[in-house]
Parts: sequence; structure tokens; C-alpha cells
Amino acid sequence: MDPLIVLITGCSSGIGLSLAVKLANDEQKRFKVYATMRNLTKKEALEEAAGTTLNHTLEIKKLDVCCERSIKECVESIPGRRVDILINNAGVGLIGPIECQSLEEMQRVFDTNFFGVVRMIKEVLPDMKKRRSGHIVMISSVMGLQGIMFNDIYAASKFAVEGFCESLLYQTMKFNIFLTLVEPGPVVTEFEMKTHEEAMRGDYSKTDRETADMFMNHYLKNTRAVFSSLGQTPEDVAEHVLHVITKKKPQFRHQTNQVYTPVTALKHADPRGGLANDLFYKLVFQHASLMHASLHAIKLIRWKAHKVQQGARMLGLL
Ligand SMILES: NC(=O)C1=CN([C@@H]2O[C@H](COP(=O)(O)OP(=O)(O)OC[C@H]3O[C@@H](n4cnc5c(N)ncnc54)[C@H](OP(=O)(O)O)[C@@H]3O)[C@@H](O)[C@H]2O)C=CC1
Ligand SMILES: CC1=C(/C=C/C(C)=C/C=C/C(C)=C/C=O)C(C)(C)CCC1
Repeated sequence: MDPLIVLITGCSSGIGLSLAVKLANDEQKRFKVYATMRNLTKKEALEEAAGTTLNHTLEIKKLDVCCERSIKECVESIPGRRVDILINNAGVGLIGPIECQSLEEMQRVFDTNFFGVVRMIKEVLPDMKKRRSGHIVMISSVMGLQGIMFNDIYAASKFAVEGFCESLLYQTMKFNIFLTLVEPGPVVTEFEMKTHEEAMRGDYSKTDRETADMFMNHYLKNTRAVFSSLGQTPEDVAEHVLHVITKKKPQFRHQTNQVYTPVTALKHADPRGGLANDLFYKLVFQHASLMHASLHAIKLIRWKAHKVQQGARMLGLL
């Protein structure tokens, strides 16, 4: 059988890079991967990770999701413009008090995370409709379901993606095209480092001292702990995406981190919002030490499980 043609955006690092490499290394050779990035001078890491798959099951192409011409040129360069699976992965973060962020910065987040997805889908959907087949996967986020403090604009951009897809779903269903929102919790990639570094360089003189303190001394500290105890690896997320795209009937939503399922479920348990809002508020401002102790315990358990797995592998039991 011919391999499925997969186009992935944002493959210079993180989830996009891991996913491209994972699919290109598929033992059954089910995929031909077009791994795209906006800046080809960053292609070395992917080239290295791709190894012998490079220019066989994996090809690197230039694509900037903020530029319609770049998207068109990339899709036109694919034989027959055929894209069986589109993975909208490219994305940027933004954290901090909104009064310290410029409108331009906020628009850049929406232009990439939301309009980037819209541009990509506009380019491939008509062909998928003609073929009455295809699968479009969004790397959304748990923040597409539940807002988290100081992520106002980023969460809004992911909520926009979720609303857009919920609405588009009926058309895609009619044309036998699958649409899936993959919703990871924290993933340890350059994403965290980039947003954290930008936040450290930020000018907080435009906000009051109390807000600046909430951000620097509560939020940043808490998220560091959250990433180091609950964070997944990009390979983990890639494994979930592989599972989603190889299902006969892929589901619409897929969360990759079980810990976050109850967090996002709170909203549905209490539609008036009290439960979720109260919990987050109390966790951050009233029971921070309890939260840190729990996160630390989770980290220890995960480390122990990892060691047991390593030992079992060495003994040939896994
Ligand atoms: N890390 C996390 O905790 C989580 C991440 N996500 C989502 O996962 C996706 C991947 O993020 P992750 O791998 O973590 O982060 P990385 O920062 O490692 O990767 C982001 C990728 O997006 C690319 N990108 C940014 N802007 C554009 C653009 N205009 N056109 C094309 N590519 C672009 C970056 O390219 P460049 O190198 O040129 O900047 C990079 O390749 C994002 O959509 C993010 O929102 C979801 C949940 C959690
Ligand atoms: C769990 C949790 C927190 C942090 C969650 C974080 C930091 C999630 C990050 C998700 C990301 C980065 C998604 C990207 O799309 C808080 C609010 C500190 C306190 C309450 C419990």
C-alpha cells in the first residue's frame, strides 16, 4: 500500500521534531513525512534526528504558518498536492500580566496559533473534500479547555482553535475527513524555556507590585514545579499522535496527560465555574505548600517507576 502523506508544521524542535522522526521511522513504512519549519537554518537538529530516513521517508520543507504564500508554495511542491494527514503543530506561548504585553505580541500569538491553523486548513481542505478522505490533527492544549492564570492570550488562542474545530467538524464529517484535537498538558520542550526567558526579560513596571509578585513569585515558581513533576516528553506526545492517526475511527478529542483529565472535567462538573476557579485559586494562594508537596511526591513516584522500567529492560523483561 502507498504510504500516507503527512505534513507537519513547526518541526525545528519539540513535539513537531519528535513526531516527524517517529512517523518516518515507522517499521511498517506507513508514512511519508513532509517535516516543515519556517526557518531552514534550524534544520540541523531534525536532520540529525532523522538519520537514514532523511530524504527517504522524511523530507524537510520550508513553511511559515503566518505566510499564505509560503504555505501555498510548500503544498504545491508536494506531488499532486496530496496531503493525507495534516498535523498543525506550530505554536508560540506568551505568559505574564496583560498590561505588560503589547497588542503586537498578542496578535503574533493569534496569528500563529489560530490563524496559522486556519490558513493551513484552508489550503488542504478543498483537496481532502474532493478525495473524500483525510485527517487533520491539531496540537491544541489543555489550555484550549481550561484557562490558567497569566496565560490569558495563549489560552484564548487555543480556545479559538477548539471553537473553530468544533464548528468545522460537521463539514469534515460529511466529507469523511477526520478532525482531532490533541490536548497535551505541560511538555518539556523549548516552549517552556522560551516563554520563561521572555518572561524574565519582561518589564513589569506597567503593572502593580501585587500582580508582579503574583506572577514572579507564585506563577513562575509553580509552573517550574508543575513542568518538572507532571511534564511529558515530546516523544510521549508523538506516541499519542501516532495512536490517534492509526485508529480506524479517530476520536475528536484526545488528552495526552491523565493528570489533567480531572482538571478539565471540573468545568463540566460545575458549569457555573465555582469548583474549578476555587480549586486553582486555593491551590496557588492558600495551599501552595501542599501543592508543592504533592508535585514532589508525583515526581518521586515517576522517577521510581522509570528506574523499575530501566531495570526490567536490562533484565530483558520488557
Ligand atoms: N510545551 C508545552 O508545554 C505544550 C505545547 N503545546 C503546543 O505544542 C505545539 C508545539 O510546541 P512545542 O514543541 O512544545 O514547542 P517548541 O517551541 O519546541 O516548538 C514550536 C515550533 O513551532 C514553530 N513555529 C513558531 N512559529 C511558527 C510559524 N510562524 N511558522 C511555522 N512554525 C512556527 C517553531 O519554530 P521556530 O524554531 O522557528 O520558532 C517550532 O518549530 C504548540 O502548538 C504548543 O502550543 C501544547 C501543550 C503543551
Ligand atoms: C496544574 C496547576 C497549575 C499549572 C498548570 C500549568 C503550568 C500548565 C501548563 C500547561 C501548558 C504549558 C500547556 C501548553 O499548552 C497551576 C495554575 C500553577 C496551579 C494549579 C494547578
